[in-house]
Amino acid sequence: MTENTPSTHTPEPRQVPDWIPAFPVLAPDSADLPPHHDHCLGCGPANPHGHQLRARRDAHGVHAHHRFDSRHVGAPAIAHGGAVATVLDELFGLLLYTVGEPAVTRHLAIDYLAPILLDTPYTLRAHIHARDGRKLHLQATIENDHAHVITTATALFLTVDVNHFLTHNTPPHTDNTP
Ligand SMILES: CCCCCCCCCCCCCCCC(=O)SCCNC(=O)CCNC(=O)[C@H](O)C(C)(C)COP(=O)(O)OP(=O)(O)OC[C@H]1O[C@@H](n2cnc3c(N)ncnc32)[C@H](O)[C@@H]1OP(=O)(O)O
Repeated sequence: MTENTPSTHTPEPRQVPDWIPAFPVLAPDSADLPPHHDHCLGCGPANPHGHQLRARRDAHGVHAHHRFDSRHVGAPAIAHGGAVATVLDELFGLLLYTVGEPAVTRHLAIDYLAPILLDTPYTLRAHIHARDGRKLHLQATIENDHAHVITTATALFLTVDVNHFLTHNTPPHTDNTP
């Protein structure tokens, strides 16, 4: 069989991974929120390439203290904008612990108001601005240690059911013609 020959093999049904049903609403307390799963790029403790973000609930949403390091360099001494986007997306993902339903990023918008420096402490905050059915409108900021906001972000997350994580959904308008 060549690489381009369609396979007749029927894939095994995918099992529901352990991490998917484990989405409680967690009350505000002093403990770090649990990672989505161990290898998550944003928060997984077992992902050596990840950001290993730790966040906590508070009265408004969630917050985190974070430093970017040399793995995330863009311009010298400055964090890569994509790395910053990853961490903000992750913080929104951890904000879902205040919702108790799985949801995924549909739209993410970031204003980089000033450079984020490597090996420098920052405080990240995120909260739910509004909910409209499945649509979660989320907002976040990154502050430096002088409490100046240097990054702002908004996101639209859409709640999904477990099947989202078990099937590869293809948008109906996608044209797969090479
Ligand atoms: C308790 C703890 C939980 C933890 C929970 C963990 C989850 C797991 C975490 C893994 C770690 C996380 C990390 C971070 C979060 C990622 O990074 S998630 C990964 C990146 N995101 C993705 O892969 C999502 C890819 N996109 C999709 O699969 C599909 O587009 C979606 C999101 C499932 C939505 O598809 P759909 O259901 O067909 O949605 P669609 O009908 O097109 O739109 C729904 C509604 O939204 C509206 N809409 C769509 N786009 C827009 C827009 N840009 N502006 C305004 N409205 C819009 C539509 O108009 C529609 O409105 P209504 O007509 O209903 O009023």
